[in-house]
Amino acid sequence: MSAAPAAFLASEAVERHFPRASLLIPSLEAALANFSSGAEGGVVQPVRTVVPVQKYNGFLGVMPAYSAMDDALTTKLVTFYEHKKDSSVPSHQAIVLLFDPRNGSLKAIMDGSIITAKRTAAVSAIATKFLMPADAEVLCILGAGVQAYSHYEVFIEQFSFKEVRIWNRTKENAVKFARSVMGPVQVCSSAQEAVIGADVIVTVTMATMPILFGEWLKPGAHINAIGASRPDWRELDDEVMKNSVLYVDSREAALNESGDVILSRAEIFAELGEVVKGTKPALPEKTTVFKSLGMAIEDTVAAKLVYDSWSAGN
Ligand SMILES: NC(=O)C1=CN([C@@H]2O[C@H](COP(=O)(O)OP(=O)(O)OC[C@H]3O[C@@H](n4cnc5c(N)ncnc54)[C@H](OP(=O)(O)O)[C@@H]3O)[C@@H](O)[C@H]2O)C=CC1
Ligand SMILES: O=C([O-])C1=[NH+]CCC1
Repeated sequence: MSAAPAAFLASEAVERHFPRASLLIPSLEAALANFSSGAEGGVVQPVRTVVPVQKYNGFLGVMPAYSAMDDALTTKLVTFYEHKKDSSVPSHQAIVLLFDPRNGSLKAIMDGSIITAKRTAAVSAIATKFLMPADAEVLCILGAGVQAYSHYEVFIEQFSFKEVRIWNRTKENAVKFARSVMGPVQVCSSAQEAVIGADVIVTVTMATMPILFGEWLKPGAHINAIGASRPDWRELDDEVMKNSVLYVDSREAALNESGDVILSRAEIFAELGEVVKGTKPALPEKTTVFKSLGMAIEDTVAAKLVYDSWSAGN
């Protein structure tokens, strides 16, 4: 008997079944802990394959993962290109394939862009919960693209900041951001102006050279470093990396993909999953960096949430 044809869930359907990033936080925390538990965690996730498309300054990422605990098998295909100002095409485009782990049948093909935006921000929120200073009041976002919006949305829901600042390479996009989100956002004319005095900093740019410098940092600040996912790209300077306690999503990925980690030679203190498990401490009183590369297992649990909601007829 042939398997039922795979479902196709476009972005509208994915949004309907995954309306808020915070819905994924419990599953993500379990997935991070399982990933950092080695074989007993039941997560199989090789370092992704990234195919450079040199002629067009683009990349294709192939991100498979299996979770025994979630009984879920997925692969995400994601392309990422430097965004052209007049382009209607987003810099990141993705599709997620969800398979039946029992027999390998394809169960669903779904938009991966919303999944990528929301799961990335949710993981940053998990890191921030553990690592931000106890008296955090000021949130600073460097960048005004897709990840800036998804991070803002979940951070405002999960935390109570007295002030939110944004800086962006193109100021008009920061102004557009401030005008379109709920709540007051101060548009800053330089990254330095946005960073000085900030307690939590989110770097969500496609910069390839540092945009955040250690000399600006308030001691005890927490940085979620989301961009610079190539071994020769930077968002953070050596001073940030050397003067902070460094947490990562995956040691293996960071040492293969993160220019901020590789080129600074900063020592990795822990994976976020180890903090969730309690086998490594959170040190919120220190200046901390969470270097996020993005993990396929995060897409797996997100796709499962969407598929389970869809198949339940919600
Ligand atoms: N860790 C993870 O799990 C994931 C990480 N990412 C990474 O997060 C980053 C942001 O992604 P996303 O929001 O989707 O991308 P977008 O294309 O939507 O936004 C890119 C942002 O980066 C800015 N930017 C581009 N080039 C530079 C530069 N040279 N210097 C400073 N700023 C620059 C853009 O500013 P402007 O308005 O001027 O163009 C814009 O604000 C990327 O590096 C992406 O690869 C993405 C998905 C998952
Ligand atoms: O995890 C992810 O999907 C990505 N990380 C960097 C580019 C896309």
